[in-house]
Amino acid sequence: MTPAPRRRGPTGRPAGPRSRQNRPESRWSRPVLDGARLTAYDVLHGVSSRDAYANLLLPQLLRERAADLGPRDAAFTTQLAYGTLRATGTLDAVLTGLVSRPLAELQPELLDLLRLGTYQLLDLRVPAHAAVDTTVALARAIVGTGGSGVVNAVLRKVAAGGTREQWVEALGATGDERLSLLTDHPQWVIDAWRDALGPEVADAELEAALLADDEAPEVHLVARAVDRATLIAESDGLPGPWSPYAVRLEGGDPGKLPSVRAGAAGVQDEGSQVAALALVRAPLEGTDARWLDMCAGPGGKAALLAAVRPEGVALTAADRSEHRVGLVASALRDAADVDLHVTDGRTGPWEPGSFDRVLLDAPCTGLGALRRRPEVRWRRTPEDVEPLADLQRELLAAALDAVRPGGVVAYVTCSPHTAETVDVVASVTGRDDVEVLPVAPLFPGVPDAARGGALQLWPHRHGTDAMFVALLRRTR
Ligand SMILES: C[S@@+](CC[C@H](N)C(=O)[O-])C[C@H]1O[C@@H](n2cnc3c(N)ncnc32)[C@H](O)[C@@H]1O
Repeated sequence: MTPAPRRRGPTGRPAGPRSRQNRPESRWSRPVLDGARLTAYDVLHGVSSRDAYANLLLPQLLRERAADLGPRDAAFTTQLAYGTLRATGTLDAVLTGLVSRPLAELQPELLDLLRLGTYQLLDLRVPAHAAVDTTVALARAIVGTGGSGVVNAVLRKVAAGGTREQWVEALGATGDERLSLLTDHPQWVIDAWRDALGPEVADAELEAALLADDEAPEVHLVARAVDRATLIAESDGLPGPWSPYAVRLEGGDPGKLPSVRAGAAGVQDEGSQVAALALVRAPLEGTDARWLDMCAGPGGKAALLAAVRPEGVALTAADRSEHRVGLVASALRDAADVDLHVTDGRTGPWEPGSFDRVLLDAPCTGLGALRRRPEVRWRRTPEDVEPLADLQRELLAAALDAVRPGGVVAYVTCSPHTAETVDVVASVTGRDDVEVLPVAPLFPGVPDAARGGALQLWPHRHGTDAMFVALLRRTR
Protein backbone atom coordinates (compact mmCIF):
# COMPACT_ATOMS: atom_id res chain seq x y z
CA MET A 1 0.00 0.00 0.00
CA THR A 2 1.24 3.49 -0.74
CA PRO A 3 1.58 6.34 1.76
CA ALA A 4 -1.74 7.95 2.50
CA PRO A 5 -2.45 11.54 1.64
CA ARG A 6 -2.47 13.17 5.04
CA ARG A 7 -4.89 15.88 4.28
CA ARG A 8 -8.26 16.94 3.75
CA GLY A 9 -11.72 15.72 3.58
CA PRO A 10 -13.42 12.43 4.23
CA THR A 11 -12.05 10.31 1.42
CA GLY A 12 -8.36 10.04 2.33
CA ARG A 13 -6.94 6.57 2.02
CA PRO A 14 -5.44 4.70 4.98
CA ALA A 15 -1.72 5.00 5.55
CA GLY A 16 0.61 2.11 5.07
CA PRO A 17 4.28 1.22 4.70
CA ARG A 18 5.77 1.86 1.31
CA SER A 19 7.35 -1.08 -0.44
CA ARG A 20 11.11 -1.36 -0.17
CA GLN A 21 11.18 -4.39 -2.43
CA ASN A 22 12.48 -4.43 -5.95
CA ARG A 23 15.40 -2.15 -5.36
CA PRO A 24 16.25 -0.61 -8.67
CA GLU A 25 19.36 -1.70 -10.48
CA SER A 26 19.61 -0.13 -13.92
CA ARG A 27 21.12 3.28 -14.76
CA TRP A 28 17.87 5.15 -14.39
CA SER A 29 17.38 3.61 -11.03
CA ARG A 30 20.80 3.19 -9.46
CA PRO A 31 20.56 1.81 -5.92
CA VAL A 32 21.06 5.27 -4.46
CA LEU A 33 17.93 6.45 -6.30
CA ASP A 34 14.36 5.51 -5.61
CA GLY A 35 12.79 3.99 -8.72
CA ALA A 36 9.27 5.21 -7.93
CA ARG A 37 10.42 8.78 -7.31
CA LEU A 38 12.64 8.81 -10.40
CA THR A 39 9.76 7.56 -12.56
CA ALA A 40 7.41 10.14 -11.04
CA TYR A 41 10.02 12.82 -11.79
CA ASP A 42 10.25 11.60 -15.40
CA VAL A 43 6.47 12.00 -15.73
CA LEU A 44 6.55 15.50 -14.22
CA HIS A 45 9.36 16.52 -16.51
CA GLY A 46 7.66 15.05 -19.59
CA VAL A 47 4.57 17.10 -18.76
CA SER A 48 6.45 20.34 -18.04
CA SER A 49 9.05 20.17 -20.82
CA ARG A 50 7.17 18.66 -23.77
CA ASP A 51 3.51 18.91 -22.88
CA ALA A 52 3.19 15.14 -22.44
CA TYR A 53 -0.08 13.77 -21.11
CA ALA A 54 0.50 12.11 -17.74
CA ASN A 55 -2.27 9.54 -18.32
CA LEU A 56 -0.36 8.30 -21.40
CA LEU A 57 3.26 8.76 -20.29
CA LEU A 58 2.92 7.17 -16.85
CA PRO A 59 1.50 3.82 -18.04
CA GLN A 60 4.16 3.70 -20.76
CA LEU A 61 6.99 4.22 -18.24
CA LEU A 62 5.47 1.73 -15.81
CA ARG A 63 5.32 -0.87 -18.59
CA GLU A 64 8.94 -0.22 -19.63
CA ARG A 65 10.17 -0.40 -16.04
CA ALA A 66 7.95 -3.23 -14.83
CA ALA A 67 10.98 -5.43 -14.11
CA ASP A 68 12.25 -2.87 -11.58
CA LEU A 69 9.03 -1.51 -10.16
CA GLY A 70 6.68 -3.95 -8.44
CA PRO A 71 2.94 -3.29 -8.15
CA ARG A 72 3.34 -1.35 -4.89
CA ASP A 73 6.06 0.86 -6.30
CA ALA A 74 3.92 1.40 -9.40
CA ALA A 75 1.04 2.54 -7.18
CA PHE A 76 3.37 4.88 -5.27
CA THR A 77 4.72 6.26 -8.55
CA THR A 78 1.17 6.99 -9.68
CA GLN A 79 0.35 8.72 -6.41
CA LEU A 80 3.52 10.82 -6.58
CA ALA A 81 3.15 11.83 -10.22
CA TYR A 82 -0.60 12.47 -10.24
CA GLY A 83 -0.62 14.06 -6.79
CA THR A 84 2.22 16.43 -7.64
CA LEU A 85 0.62 17.42 -10.93
CA ARG A 86 -2.76 18.08 -9.32
CA ALA A 87 -1.19 20.08 -6.50
CA THR A 88 1.02 22.24 -8.73
CA GLY A 89 -0.79 25.48 -7.85
CA THR A 90 -0.39 24.97 -4.10
CA LEU A 91 3.16 23.68 -4.38
CA ASP A 92 4.15 26.75 -6.38
CA ALA A 93 2.46 29.07 -3.90
CA VAL A 94 4.56 27.52 -1.12
CA LEU A 95 7.78 27.50 -3.13
CA THR A 96 7.41 31.07 -4.33
CA GLY A 97 8.18 32.39 -0.87
CA LEU A 98 11.16 30.09 -0.39
CA VAL A 99 13.31 30.62 -3.47
CA SER A 100 15.08 33.85 -4.34
CA ARG A 101 14.03 33.95 -8.00
CA PRO A 102 10.64 33.77 -9.73
CA LEU A 103 9.79 30.08 -10.26
CA ALA A 104 9.60 30.61 -14.03
CA GLU A 105 13.31 31.53 -14.01
CA LEU A 106 14.40 28.34 -12.22
CA GLN A 107 15.98 25.53 -14.19
CA PRO A 108 12.88 23.49 -15.18
CA GLU A 109 14.36 20.22 -13.85
CA LEU A 110 14.99 21.88 -10.49
CA LEU A 111 11.42 23.17 -10.30
CA ASP A 112 10.03 19.68 -11.02
CA LEU A 113 12.23 18.22 -8.26
CA LEU A 114 11.16 20.90 -5.78
CA ARG A 115 7.50 20.23 -6.58
CA LEU A 116 7.97 16.48 -6.15
CA GLY A 117 9.64 16.88 -2.76
CA THR A 118 7.20 19.54 -1.56
CA TYR A 119 4.19 17.39 -2.48
CA GLN A 120 5.48 14.55 -0.30
CA LEU A 121 6.05 16.91 2.63
CA LEU A 122 2.70 18.62 2.36
CA ASP A 123 0.36 15.80 1.44
CA LEU A 124 1.84 12.37 2.20
CA ARG A 125 2.68 10.56 5.38
CA VAL A 126 6.25 10.15 4.20
CA PRO A 127 8.69 10.99 7.00
CA ALA A 128 10.23 14.40 6.28
CA HIS A 129 13.80 13.09 6.27
CA ALA A 130 12.87 10.43 3.69
CA ALA A 131 11.14 12.95 1.42
CA VAL A 132 14.09 15.35 1.65
CA ASP A 133 16.90 12.79 1.37
CA THR A 134 15.42 10.91 -1.59
CA THR A 135 14.68 14.13 -3.48
CA VAL A 136 18.19 15.47 -2.78
CA ALA A 137 19.66 12.20 -4.11
CA LEU A 138 17.49 12.51 -7.20
CA ALA A 139 18.55 16.13 -7.63
CA ARG A 140 22.24 15.22 -7.36
CA ALA A 141 21.78 12.73 -10.22
CA ILE A 142 19.69 15.04 -12.39
CA VAL A 143 20.91 18.60 -11.83
CA GLY A 144 24.22 18.07 -10.01
CA THR A 145 25.57 19.05 -6.62
CA GLY A 146 24.75 22.76 -6.79
CA GLY A 147 21.10 22.12 -7.57
CA SER A 148 20.86 19.40 -4.94
CA GLY A 149 22.04 21.92 -2.34
CA VAL A 150 19.18 24.23 -3.31
CA VAL A 151 16.71 21.33 -3.08
CA ASN A 152 18.05 20.39 0.35
CA ALA A 153 17.78 23.94 1.70
CA VAL A 154 14.31 24.64 0.27
CA LEU A 155 12.76 21.32 1.26
CA ARG A 156 13.98 21.70 4.84
CA LYS A 157 12.09 25.00 5.01
CA VAL A 158 9.01 23.36 3.51
CA ALA A 159 9.19 20.59 6.11
CA ALA A 160 9.52 23.12 8.90
CA GLY A 161 6.26 24.75 7.78
CA GLY A 162 4.20 21.59 8.36
CA THR A 163 1.27 20.14 6.43
CA ARG A 164 -0.74 21.65 3.61
CA GLU A 165 -3.34 23.04 6.03
CA GLN A 166 -0.62 24.69 8.09
CA TRP A 167 0.96 26.17 4.98
CA VAL A 168 -2.37 27.47 3.68
CA GLU A 169 -2.89 29.17 7.02
CA ALA A 170 0.63 30.59 7.00
CA LEU A 171 0.07 31.96 3.50
CA GLY A 172 -2.89 33.89 4.91
CA ALA A 173 -5.28 32.57 2.25
CA THR A 174 -9.00 33.08 2.78
CA GLY A 175 -12.18 32.59 0.74
CA ASP A 176 -11.67 31.24 -2.78
CA GLU A 177 -7.90 31.52 -2.53
CA ARG A 178 -8.00 29.12 0.42
CA LEU A 179 -10.38 26.83 -1.49
CA SER A 180 -8.02 26.86 -4.46
CA LEU A 181 -5.00 25.96 -2.30
CA LEU A 182 -6.87 23.23 -0.43
CA THR A 183 -8.57 21.61 -3.43
CA ASP A 184 -6.08 22.11 -6.28
CA HIS A 185 -8.38 24.05 -8.58
CA PRO A 186 -7.59 27.35 -10.30
CA GLN A 187 -9.98 30.19 -9.57
CA TRP A 188 -11.73 30.10 -12.94
CA VAL A 189 -12.57 26.40 -12.51
CA ILE A 190 -13.92 27.11 -9.01
CA ASP A 191 -16.10 29.83 -10.58
CA ALA A 192 -17.34 27.41 -13.26
CA TRP A 193 -18.20 24.67 -10.73
CA ARG A 194 -19.95 27.11 -8.39
CA ASP A 195 -21.99 28.44 -11.30
CA ALA A 196 -22.90 24.93 -12.50
CA LEU A 197 -23.86 23.73 -9.01
CA GLY A 198 -26.29 26.63 -8.84
CA PRO A 199 -26.51 29.94 -7.03
CA GLU A 200 -27.89 28.32 -3.89
CA VAL A 201 -24.95 25.92 -3.45
CA ALA A 202 -23.52 26.00 0.08
CA ASP A 203 -19.81 26.67 0.53
CA ALA A 204 -19.46 23.26 2.19
CA GLU A 205 -20.93 21.47 -0.83
CA LEU A 206 -18.72 23.37 -3.26
CA GLU A 207 -15.69 22.39 -1.19
CA ALA A 208 -16.86 18.76 -1.07
CA ALA A 209 -17.33 18.78 -4.85
CA LEU A 210 -13.87 20.18 -5.49
CA LEU A 211 -12.25 17.80 -3.01
CA ALA A 212 -13.98 14.83 -4.65
CA ASP A 213 -12.67 16.11 -7.97
CA ASP A 214 -9.17 16.03 -6.49
CA GLU A 215 -9.22 12.36 -5.55
CA ALA A 216 -7.94 9.50 -7.65
CA PRO A 217 -11.09 7.98 -9.20
CA GLU A 218 -12.19 4.40 -8.63
CA VAL A 219 -11.93 2.09 -11.62
CA HIS A 220 -15.31 1.62 -13.32
CA LEU A 221 -15.90 -1.27 -15.71
CA VAL A 222 -18.66 -1.72 -18.24
CA ALA A 223 -20.04 -5.21 -18.86
CA ARG A 224 -20.88 -5.06 -22.56
CA ALA A 225 -20.90 -8.61 -23.83
CA VAL A 226 -20.61 -10.39 -20.52
CA ASP A 227 -23.15 -10.74 -17.77
CA ARG A 228 -22.54 -8.16 -15.02
CA ALA A 229 -22.65 -10.84 -12.30
CA THR A 230 -19.87 -12.72 -14.10
CA LEU A 231 -17.77 -9.57 -14.30
CA ILE A 232 -18.35 -8.88 -10.62
CA ALA A 233 -17.23 -12.40 -9.71
CA GLU A 234 -14.19 -12.11 -11.97
CA SER A 235 -13.08 -8.72 -10.70
CA ASP A 236 -14.19 -8.86 -7.07
CA GLY A 237 -15.92 -5.53 -7.72
CA LEU A 238 -19.26 -4.09 -6.70
CA PRO A 239 -22.24 -3.29 -8.93
CA GLY A 240 -22.33 0.36 -9.96
CA PRO A 241 -25.44 2.06 -8.60
CA TRP A 242 -26.57 3.97 -11.71
CA SER A 243 -25.83 1.86 -14.79
CA PRO A 244 -26.97 -1.79 -15.01
CA TYR A 245 -23.69 -2.54 -16.81
CA ALA A 246 -21.32 -0.87 -14.32
CA VAL A 247 -18.91 -2.57 -11.93
CA ARG A 248 -16.79 -0.51 -9.54
CA LEU A 249 -13.33 -1.57 -8.35
CA GLU A 250 -11.17 0.02 -5.67
CA GLY A 251 -8.06 -0.48 -7.76
CA GLY A 252 -6.02 -3.15 -9.46
CA ASP A 253 -5.17 -3.65 -13.09
CA PRO A 254 -8.41 -4.16 -15.07
CA GLY A 255 -6.38 -4.99 -18.19
CA LYS A 256 -5.62 -8.39 -16.63
CA LEU A 257 -9.29 -9.45 -16.32
CA PRO A 258 -10.31 -12.13 -18.87
CA SER A 259 -13.49 -10.27 -19.92
CA VAL A 260 -11.56 -7.05 -20.49
CA ARG A 261 -8.86 -8.88 -22.43
CA ALA A 262 -11.55 -10.50 -24.56
CA GLY A 263 -13.23 -7.13 -25.26
CA ALA A 264 -16.48 -8.23 -23.59
CA ALA A 265 -15.94 -5.62 -20.87
CA GLY A 266 -14.02 -2.39 -20.76
CA VAL A 267 -13.01 0.50 -18.53
CA GLN A 268 -15.60 3.28 -18.64
CA ASP A 269 -16.69 5.84 -16.08
CA GLU A 270 -20.23 5.07 -14.91
CA GLY A 271 -21.23 8.63 -15.83
CA SER A 272 -20.28 7.95 -19.45
CA GLN A 273 -22.41 4.81 -19.36
CA VAL A 274 -25.37 6.83 -18.08
CA ALA A 275 -24.83 9.38 -20.88
CA ALA A 276 -24.96 6.71 -23.58
CA LEU A 277 -27.94 5.01 -21.92
CA ALA A 278 -29.86 8.31 -21.86
CA LEU A 279 -29.92 8.19 -25.66
CA VAL A 280 -31.00 4.55 -25.61
CA ARG A 281 -33.78 5.16 -23.05
CA ALA A 282 -35.18 8.31 -24.68
CA PRO A 283 -38.81 7.73 -25.74
CA LEU A 284 -39.18 7.52 -29.51
CA GLU A 285 -42.14 7.14 -31.81
CA GLY A 286 -41.89 5.33 -35.14
CA THR A 287 -38.91 3.48 -36.56
CA ASP A 288 -35.84 2.90 -34.47
CA ALA A 289 -33.29 1.44 -36.84
CA ARG A 290 -30.46 3.95 -37.49
CA TRP A 291 -28.23 5.44 -34.82
CA LEU A 292 -25.35 7.92 -35.24
CA ASP A 293 -22.46 8.59 -32.83
CA MET A 294 -21.21 11.85 -34.33
CA CYS A 295 -18.00 12.37 -32.27
CA ALA A 296 -17.23 8.77 -31.48
CA GLY A 297 -13.46 8.59 -30.86
CA PRO A 298 -12.04 6.66 -29.07
CA GLY A 299 -15.26 4.63 -29.06
CA GLY A 300 -16.24 4.02 -25.43
CA LYS A 301 -19.85 5.10 -25.82
CA ALA A 302 -20.11 3.67 -29.35
CA ALA A 303 -19.09 0.26 -27.98
CA LEU A 304 -21.82 0.43 -25.33
CA LEU A 305 -24.42 1.59 -27.89
CA ALA A 306 -23.42 -1.27 -30.19
CA ALA A 307 -23.74 -3.78 -27.34
CA VAL A 308 -27.16 -2.68 -26.06
CA ARG A 309 -28.92 -1.69 -29.29
CA PRO A 310 -32.02 -3.69 -30.19
CA GLU A 311 -31.62 -6.21 -32.98
CA GLY A 312 -31.76 -4.62 -36.41
CA VAL A 313 -30.34 -1.23 -35.39
CA ALA A 314 -27.45 -0.09 -37.60
CA LEU A 315 -24.81 2.11 -35.95
CA THR A 316 -22.85 4.82 -37.77
CA ALA A 317 -19.83 6.17 -35.88
CA ALA A 318 -17.88 9.22 -37.00
CA ASP A 319 -15.00 11.35 -35.82
CA ARG A 320 -12.95 14.13 -37.34
CA SER A 321 -9.70 12.43 -36.37
CA GLU A 322 -8.54 9.49 -38.48
CA HIS A 323 -6.49 8.16 -35.58
CA ARG A 324 -9.51 8.21 -33.31
CA VAL A 325 -11.70 6.47 -35.91
CA GLY A 326 -9.04 3.76 -35.84
CA LEU A 327 -9.60 3.47 -32.09
CA VAL A 328 -13.36 3.28 -32.66
CA ALA A 329 -12.80 0.49 -35.20
CA SER A 330 -10.84 -1.43 -32.61
CA ALA A 331 -13.50 -0.80 -29.90
CA LEU A 332 -16.19 -2.05 -32.32
CA ARG A 333 -14.18 -4.92 -33.78
CA ASP A 334 -16.72 -7.55 -32.73
CA ALA A 335 -19.82 -5.53 -33.65
CA ALA A 336 -21.85 -6.21 -36.79
CA ASP A 337 -23.70 -3.63 -38.88
CA VAL A 338 -21.43 -0.70 -38.07
CA ASP A 339 -20.45 2.05 -40.50
CA LEU A 340 -17.38 4.20 -39.73
CA HIS A 341 -16.53 7.64 -41.14
CA VAL A 342 -13.61 10.02 -40.79
CA THR A 343 -15.54 13.24 -41.16
CA ASP A 344 -16.31 16.56 -39.58
CA GLY A 345 -19.67 16.08 -37.89
CA ARG A 346 -20.80 19.47 -39.19
CA THR A 347 -20.52 18.33 -42.81
CA GLY A 348 -20.97 14.56 -42.56
CA PRO A 349 -21.77 12.54 -45.69
CA TRP A 350 -25.23 11.48 -44.44
CA GLU A 351 -28.47 12.97 -45.78
CA PRO A 352 -30.45 15.27 -43.47
CA GLY A 353 -32.95 13.34 -41.35
CA SER A 354 -31.10 10.04 -41.77
CA PHE A 355 -31.06 8.90 -38.15
CA ASP A 356 -33.53 7.98 -35.44
CA ARG A 357 -31.11 8.63 -32.57
CA VAL A 358 -27.94 10.74 -32.57
CA LEU A 359 -25.31 10.91 -29.85
CA LEU A 360 -23.30 14.14 -29.82
CA ASP A 361 -20.59 13.60 -27.21
CA ALA A 362 -19.02 16.93 -27.95
CA PRO A 363 -15.38 17.98 -27.73
CA CYS A 364 -15.15 20.07 -24.54
CA THR A 365 -12.77 21.47 -21.93
CA GLY A 366 -13.02 18.26 -19.89
CA LEU A 367 -13.52 20.25 -16.67
CA GLY A 368 -15.71 17.40 -15.41
CA ALA A 369 -13.04 14.73 -15.87
CA LEU A 370 -10.09 16.45 -14.21
CA ARG A 371 -9.68 13.49 -11.83
CA ARG A 372 -8.32 11.43 -14.73
CA ARG A 373 -6.02 14.04 -16.27
CA PRO A 374 -4.16 15.63 -13.40
CA GLU A 375 -2.30 18.34 -15.29
CA VAL A 376 -5.27 19.51 -17.37
CA ARG A 377 -6.59 21.89 -14.68
CA TRP A 378 -3.38 23.93 -15.02
CA ARG A 379 -3.19 23.66 -18.81
CA ARG A 380 -6.69 24.72 -19.69
CA THR A 381 -7.50 28.43 -19.61
CA PRO A 382 -10.77 30.39 -19.66
CA GLU A 383 -9.93 31.35 -23.25
CA ASP A 384 -10.44 27.70 -24.28
CA VAL A 385 -14.14 27.83 -23.51
CA GLU A 386 -15.55 30.15 -26.15
CA PRO A 387 -14.08 28.47 -29.28
CA LEU A 388 -15.25 25.10 -27.97
CA ALA A 389 -18.72 26.46 -27.23
CA ASP A 390 -18.88 27.81 -30.81
CA LEU A 391 -17.97 24.37 -32.16
CA GLN A 392 -20.45 22.67 -29.80
CA ARG A 393 -23.30 24.91 -31.05
CA GLU A 394 -22.42 24.13 -34.67
CA LEU A 395 -22.21 20.41 -33.99
CA LEU A 396 -25.52 20.45 -32.14
CA ALA A 397 -27.24 22.19 -35.05
CA ALA A 398 -25.73 19.55 -37.37
CA ALA A 399 -26.89 16.73 -35.07
CA LEU A 400 -30.44 18.11 -35.19
CA ASP A 401 -30.20 18.19 -38.99
CA ALA A 402 -29.03 14.59 -39.04
CA VAL A 403 -31.97 13.29 -36.99
CA ARG A 404 -35.40 12.65 -38.53
CA PRO A 405 -38.52 14.49 -37.35
CA GLY A 406 -39.54 12.67 -34.17
CA GLY A 407 -35.95 11.49 -33.62
CA VAL A 408 -33.78 12.29 -30.59
CA VAL A 409 -30.37 13.89 -30.07
CA ALA A 410 -28.38 13.38 -26.85
CA TYR A 411 -26.04 16.29 -26.23
CA VAL A 412 -23.26 15.20 -23.85
CA THR A 413 -20.17 16.87 -22.37
CA CYS A 414 -17.67 15.84 -19.71
CA SER A 415 -17.68 19.43 -18.55
CA PRO A 416 -20.28 21.08 -16.30
CA HIS A 417 -19.29 24.58 -17.50
CA THR A 418 -22.51 26.51 -18.21
CA ALA A 419 -21.17 27.91 -21.50
CA GLU A 420 -20.59 24.35 -22.76
CA THR A 421 -23.79 22.82 -21.42
CA VAL A 422 -26.93 24.80 -20.61
CA ASP A 423 -25.99 27.69 -22.93
CA VAL A 424 -25.33 25.38 -25.89
CA VAL A 425 -28.69 23.67 -25.38
CA ALA A 426 -30.36 27.09 -25.08
CA SER A 427 -28.99 27.99 -28.52
CA VAL A 428 -31.49 25.53 -30.08
CA THR A 429 -34.43 25.43 -27.69
CA GLY A 430 -35.87 28.62 -29.19
CA ARG A 431 -36.36 26.74 -32.49
CA ASP A 432 -39.94 25.77 -33.29
CA ASP A 433 -38.85 22.26 -34.37
CA VAL A 434 -37.00 21.25 -31.19
CA GLU A 435 -38.31 20.18 -27.80
CA VAL A 436 -36.44 19.27 -24.62
CA LEU A 437 -37.03 15.79 -23.17
CA PRO A 438 -36.43 15.62 -19.40
CA VAL A 439 -33.55 13.24 -18.70
CA ALA A 440 -33.69 12.73 -14.92
CA PRO A 441 -37.02 10.75 -15.04
CA LEU A 442 -35.23 8.16 -17.21
CA PHE A 443 -32.90 7.48 -14.26
CA PRO A 444 -35.26 7.45 -11.27
CA GLY A 445 -32.64 5.92 -8.98
CA VAL A 446 -30.09 8.67 -9.54
CA PRO A 447 -30.57 11.37 -6.87
CA ASP A 448 -29.98 15.14 -7.20
CA ALA A 449 -29.13 14.96 -10.89
CA ALA A 450 -31.68 17.23 -12.61
CA ARG A 451 -30.22 20.43 -14.06
CA GLY A 452 -33.28 22.03 -15.61
CA GLY A 453 -34.48 19.37 -18.07
CA ALA A 454 -30.96 17.97 -18.39
CA LEU A 455 -28.98 15.57 -16.20
CA GLN A 456 -25.82 16.64 -14.38
CA LEU A 457 -23.68 14.11 -12.53
CA TRP A 458 -21.05 15.07 -9.95
CA PRO A 459 -18.08 13.27 -8.37
CA HIS A 460 -19.18 14.13 -4.81
CA ARG A 461 -22.84 13.11 -5.35
CA HIS A 462 -22.57 10.22 -7.76
CA GLY A 463 -18.93 9.09 -7.70
CA THR A 464 -18.69 9.74 -11.45
CA ASP A 465 -17.14 12.35 -13.69
CA ALA A 466 -19.21 15.55 -13.92
CA MET A 467 -21.09 14.49 -17.07
CA PHE A 468 -23.87 16.60 -18.57
CA VAL A 469 -26.63 15.09 -20.74
CA ALA A 470 -29.50 16.85 -22.50
CA LEU A 471 -32.07 15.17 -24.76
CA LEU A 472 -33.64 17.07 -27.65
CA ARG A 473 -36.38 15.86 -29.95
CA ARG A 474 -36.87 17.11 -33.51
CA THR A 475 -40.62 17.76 -33.67
CA ARG A 476 -40.89 18.22 -37.42
C1 LIG B 1 -15.48 13.77 -25.94
S1 LIG B 1 -14.67 13.02 -27.24
C2 LIG B 1 -15.77 11.71 -27.63
C3 LIG B 1 -15.61 10.52 -26.70
C4 LIG B 1 -16.33 9.30 -27.22
N1 LIG B 1 -17.73 9.54 -27.46
C5 LIG B 1 -16.20 8.11 -26.28
O1 LIG B 1 -17.09 7.89 -25.46
O2 LIG B 1 -15.19 7.38 -26.37
C6 LIG B 1 -14.94 14.13 -28.55
C7 LIG B 1 -14.46 13.66 -29.91
O3 LIG B 1 -14.89 14.63 -30.85
C8 LIG B 1 -13.99 14.62 -31.94
N2 LIG B 1 -14.24 15.85 -32.71
C9 LIG B 1 -13.82 17.11 -32.45
N3 LIG B 1 -14.32 17.96 -33.37
C10 LIG B 1 -15.09 17.23 -34.22
C11 LIG B 1 -15.86 17.53 -35.36
N4 LIG B 1 -15.96 18.78 -35.82
N5 LIG B 1 -16.50 16.53 -35.98
C12 LIG B 1 -16.40 15.24 -35.53
N6 LIG B 1 -15.67 14.91 -34.45
C13 LIG B 1 -15.03 15.89 -33.79
C14 LIG B 1 -12.65 14.50 -31.27
O4 LIG B 1 -11.70 13.99 -32.18
C15 LIG B 1 -12.97 13.55 -30.11
O5 LIG B 1 -12.65 12.23 -30.49
